[in-house]
Amino acid sequence: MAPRHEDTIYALSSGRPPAGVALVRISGAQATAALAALTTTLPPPRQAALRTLRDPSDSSILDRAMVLRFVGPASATGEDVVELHLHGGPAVVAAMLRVLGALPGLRLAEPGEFTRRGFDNGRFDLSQSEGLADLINAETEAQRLLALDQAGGRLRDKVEGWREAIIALRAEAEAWLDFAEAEDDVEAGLASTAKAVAAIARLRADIAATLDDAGRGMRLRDGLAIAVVGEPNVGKSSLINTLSRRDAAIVSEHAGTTRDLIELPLVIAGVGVTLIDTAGLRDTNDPVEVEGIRRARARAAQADLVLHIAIAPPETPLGQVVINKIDRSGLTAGVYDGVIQVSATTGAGIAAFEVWLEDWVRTAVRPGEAVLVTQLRHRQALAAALDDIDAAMATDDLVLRAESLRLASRALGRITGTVGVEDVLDAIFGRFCIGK
Ligand SMILES: Nc1nc2c(c(=O)[nH]1)N(C=O)[C@@H](CNc1ccc(C(=O)N[C@@H](CCC(=O)O)C(=O)O)cc1)CN2
Ligand SMILES: Nc1nc2c(ncn2[C@@H]2O[C@H](COP(=O)(O)OP(=O)(O)OP(=O)(O)O)[C@@H](O)[C@H]2O)c(=O)[nH]1
Repeated sequence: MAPRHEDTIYALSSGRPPAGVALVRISGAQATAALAALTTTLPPPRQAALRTLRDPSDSSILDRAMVLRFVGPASATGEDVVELHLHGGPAVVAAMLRVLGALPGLRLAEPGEFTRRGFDNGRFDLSQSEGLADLINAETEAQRLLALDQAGGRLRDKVEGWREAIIALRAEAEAWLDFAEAEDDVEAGLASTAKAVAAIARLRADIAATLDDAGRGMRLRDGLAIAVVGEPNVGKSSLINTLSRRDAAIVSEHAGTTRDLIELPLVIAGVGVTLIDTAGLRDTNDPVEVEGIRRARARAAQADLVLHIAIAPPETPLGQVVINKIDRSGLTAGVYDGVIQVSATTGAGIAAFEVWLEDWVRTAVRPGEAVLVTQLRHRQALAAALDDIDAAMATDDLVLRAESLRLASRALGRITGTVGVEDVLDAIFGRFCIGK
């Protein structure tokens, strides 16, 4: 049951002032009254208008600004919404927020509260809300496109389709249960069972295929990890520096700069990639170095790609071999027999190395049919639904089957937020900033 929202909320929805324009949004039953308190004539709904905005307590001018109002439910939150497009100065915004806070029934919004209201009012489902959060946090093209898809309701449509099909199958199982009890018609019951099992199997295959592709979706959203390993002094750091100078478009938010592990975020082919510079792998008794090497091996084991840097072909390659310092060995720059040959110092072979990396990223995220699942929460719900569907298929007992199908539809309902999601709502909407 969606909660009713008593308070009217307001917040700065645009970035931190000073800025060219600052957008203050107001949402709730008192939104229009708040605008009426600030200006003499209300513009018609959904029409931008220039107005002088005054402090109602003393009629002093706050700003001369563009204002816009929406009448619920045709608004981003489903409630009445007012937008004040102010001059983006810190004092202008501060004065407006102070005046709004003094109006009856208005309070400052909490993080994600505008979006939460849109969700509560049925403007969009939970997966779309998560898509909006991803859109706001998107830093790479891959992330932006995935988030747009999800905010647009692609995952919701797919999951809702499955859920409706499961609910129909369950209703059928229950109907047959009643019928079989009344008529004792075993033949008809068996025929129906065979048809239902075939339908469930088709549904299962569709969900399983989506789940199979979830790994790719999660890599696109969360980015790829590339571990750079090799003996000390082969030029790992030099190569990472050379690669990052071209592409280091994103400022690192990773706290990964541990003693011997440096993480460097890059964008390659529109996908976020973290290069992990690891401690040199060699036999040592120094406990700090031993720990560094342990971490390097652990991280390399989890990475999507290991680049093994060496100055001569290693006896036991740990991953993709990159021969560095070819300016000394006289090897030819480029990719030969699958081995990348470069010089970080002269730059020879670096362009070919970068082309190789781009190809690898494109292959790792495999273009093709657009992905649906990009988040662990969704992946887990789909896996749970599959387990329930398997249980439904494994039994001839219509009571057990109906119950397993009920559990499967509930698992899917967690993705869209139709059932049992109170525990995740705060975590999801808390990810937003104030004003969203
Ligand atoms: N100025 C401004 N720009 C913004 C937002 C905003 O809140 N304000 N948004 C904040 O997220 C996004 C747009 N979100 C919105 C979603 C729905 C409606 C809306 O009025 N929907 C009505 C009418 C639809 C129509 O005319 O086609 C509806 O769906 O009934 C408005 C904004 C991005 N740009
Ligand atoms: N001649 C030549 N020297 C290089 C090349 N790449 C790196 N070096 C030099 O090799 C030395 C080691 O480079 P680093 O990048 O620190 O090597 P590393 O593998 O990160 O070393 P550790 O951090 O000890 O594991 C430095 O003096 C670099 O200038 C290269 O392509 N050619």
